[in-house]
Amino acid sequence: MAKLLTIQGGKPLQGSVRVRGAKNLVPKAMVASLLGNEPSQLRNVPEIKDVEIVRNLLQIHGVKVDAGPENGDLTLDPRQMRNAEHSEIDAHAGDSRIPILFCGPLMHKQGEAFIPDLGGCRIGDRPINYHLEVLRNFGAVVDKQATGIHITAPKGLKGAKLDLPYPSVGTTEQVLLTAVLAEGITELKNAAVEPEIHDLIALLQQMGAIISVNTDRTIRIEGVDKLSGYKHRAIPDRNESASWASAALVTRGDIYVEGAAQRDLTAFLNTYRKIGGEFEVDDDGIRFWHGGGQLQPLVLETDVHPGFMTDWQQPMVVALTQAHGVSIVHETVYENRFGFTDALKRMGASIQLHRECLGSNPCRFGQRNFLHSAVISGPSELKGTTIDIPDLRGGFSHLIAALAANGTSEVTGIEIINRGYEHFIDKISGLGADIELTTR
Ligand SMILES: CC(=O)N[C@H]1[C@@H](OP(=O)(O)OP(=O)(O)OC[C@H]2O[C@@H](n3ccc(=O)[nH]c3=O)[C@H](O)[C@@H]2O)O[C@H](CO)[C@@H](O)[C@@H]1O
Ligand SMILES: C=C(OP(=O)(O)O)C(=O)O
Repeated sequence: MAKLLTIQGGKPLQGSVRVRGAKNLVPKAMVASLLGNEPSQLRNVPEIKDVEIVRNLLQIHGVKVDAGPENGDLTLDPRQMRNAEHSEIDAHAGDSRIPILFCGPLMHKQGEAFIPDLGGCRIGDRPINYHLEVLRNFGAVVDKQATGIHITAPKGLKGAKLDLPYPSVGTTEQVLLTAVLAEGITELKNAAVEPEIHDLIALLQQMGAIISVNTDRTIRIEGVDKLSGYKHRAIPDRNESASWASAALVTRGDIYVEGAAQRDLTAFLNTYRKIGGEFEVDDDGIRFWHGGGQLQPLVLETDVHPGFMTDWQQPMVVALTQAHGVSIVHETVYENRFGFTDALKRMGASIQLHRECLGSNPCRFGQRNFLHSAVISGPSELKGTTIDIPDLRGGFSHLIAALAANGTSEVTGIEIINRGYEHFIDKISGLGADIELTTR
C-alpha cells in the first residue's frame, strides 16, 4: 500500500533531532567485516534502508549479523562465510550502490563474486567503469552478464599503481577494500578523501591493514596476509546534519542536531553563515537557526571534499529560494542533479537551469549538454502542491519546501527517504510540523 504524507506548511521547525552513523560509511564498514578472520563490532548504526539492504546481503553470504547490547550496536561475524545463490543476490538488484564494494572482499575470501545491478539515486548515469578498471589492474577478470557482473581472480589479486580520472568515493573504497589483502603495495593517485573514507581507513587499520594518506590525494596500501575484526563507532551523518540545518533556515526555525560534528561540516558551515544562518557548536552537537534578517544570495559550486558536498546541494537550493537576490549553483559532481527543481518551480520558486558551467571551475559536464548549473532568484513565496519524491536528497528538499510553504502538500514516494534519514517522519513531527501519514 502506498503511503501519502500530507503536510500543512508554514510552521517553523523547532526542537531537537539526533543524528547517528553516516549512511555513506556504515554500509561500507559492514562490507569491510567480510575481510576479517574474526567478528567486528560496529556502533552508532542507524535504522535506515541502506543498512538493512547490506545486512541482508551479508547474511546471504553466511555472515552472522546480530544486534549488540546497546541500541545501534551490530556484531558482524564472517567466520561461516559461503557463496550466495545467484537468485538471492539478484533479488537485491537496484537496491543500492553498495554491492559493487563486495568485489574485493569476496574475491579474496571466496575466489569470485557475483554483483547485482546497482541502484542508488538517479542523479546521473553513475557508471562503474573506474571500479572495473581498478579491479582489472589488481588482476580480476570481469564477466558482464545479462544482469550484474561475475568477477574472479584466477591468479590472485596483486597490488597495483592506480590513478583515478576523478576522485570517485566509491572507487577509492573499492581500492581500499581490495588492496588491504592484495599481495604487495598499492598506490592510488587522485583518491577521494571524504571523511567517510578516513573513517573506513581507521577501521581497516584496526583490523591490521597498513594504509597511509598523503596530502596530495595519494593513498598507499601495503597488503597484509590476514585481517582480524574491528571495534568502531561510525562517524555521524554529515549529510543528514546539513539537511536539518537547511530545514531550520527555510522554515525560519531553530533545530539542535545532536550528534552533528563540526569537523566534517566546515564547507557547509561557511556557506550557512554567508547565507544568514546561525549556528552554535557544543560537545554533543550543533544548534542551527535562522538569523532573523534577510537571507543573502550566494554563488556556490559543489565539489569533492574538502569542497561543498554535492549531497548538501539540494537542501541548500531550497534555502536559496528564500534569499533576497540572485544565487548561482554549479553542480560539478553529478551531471543530472537538478531534476528536483521542477517541483520547486511548481511551488513558486524561480529557478533557471543552464548547460554552461556557471562557476570558476570548468567541470566534466560543461561541453556535454547537461543542465548542471542553476540560477535561483528569490525570495519566492512557496505554496503547497502534490509531489512524488524523485531521490533521497531531492526528496528531503521537497519535504523542507513543503514544510515552509503556504498551504497543503501531498507527498508520495516517501519510502525513498528511509534510505538515508532515520525515523524522519517522527523527527519532523517532533519538531512541531503539522503532518499526517496515511496509506492508500
Ligand atoms: C553510498 C555513497 O557513499 N554515496 C555517495 C558516494 O557515491 P559514489 O561513490 O557512487 O560517487 P562517486 O564519487 O564514485 O561519483 C563521483 C562522480 O564520478 C563518476 N564515476 C564514478 C565511478 C565510476 O566508475 N565512474 C564514474 O564516472 C560518477 O558518475 C560521478 O559523476 O559519493 C558521492 C560523492 O560524494 C555522494 O554523492 C554519494 O552520496
Ligand atoms: C547520492 C546519494 O546516495 P547513493 O550514492 O546511495 O545513491 C546520497 O546519499 O545523496
